[in-house]
Amino acid sequence: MEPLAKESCAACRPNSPRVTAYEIVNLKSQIPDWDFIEKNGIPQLERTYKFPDFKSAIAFTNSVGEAAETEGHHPALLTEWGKVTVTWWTHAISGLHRNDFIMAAKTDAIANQFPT
Ligand SMILES: C[C@H](O)[C@H](O)[C@H]1CNC2=NC(N)=NC(=O)C2=N1
Repeated sequence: MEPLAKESCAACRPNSPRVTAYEIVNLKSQIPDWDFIEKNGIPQLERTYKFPDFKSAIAFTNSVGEAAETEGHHPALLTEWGKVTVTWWTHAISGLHRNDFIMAAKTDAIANQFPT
């Protein structure tokens, strides 16, 4: 199967499917370092990446932003000195879509290009 990070996001509409519990088991195995969280009743994927300084943290943030613009799917990003917290969910369905797992995998691939 094609790795998640190489997939592209599908256009998302309010009737787009949420991932099923069955799909989540397989998808999660490809993004083992992400946490499932819930904010305001909305399930989300979240991971905090560590960096040696602010400069690399903001550069990583901008790279994730560029990937988001390319795919038309956008994260919440919190940039701090030495760390960036990335949160993915699908606004259109107030939940998790396959797109969120694709973007989490892409975010991991971007992080691999930065010093830790
Ligand atoms: C019209 C536009 O593509 C939509 O509003 C997109 C933009 N980026 C998005 N990003 C995320 N994370 N969820 C969405 O539902 C979403 N919708």
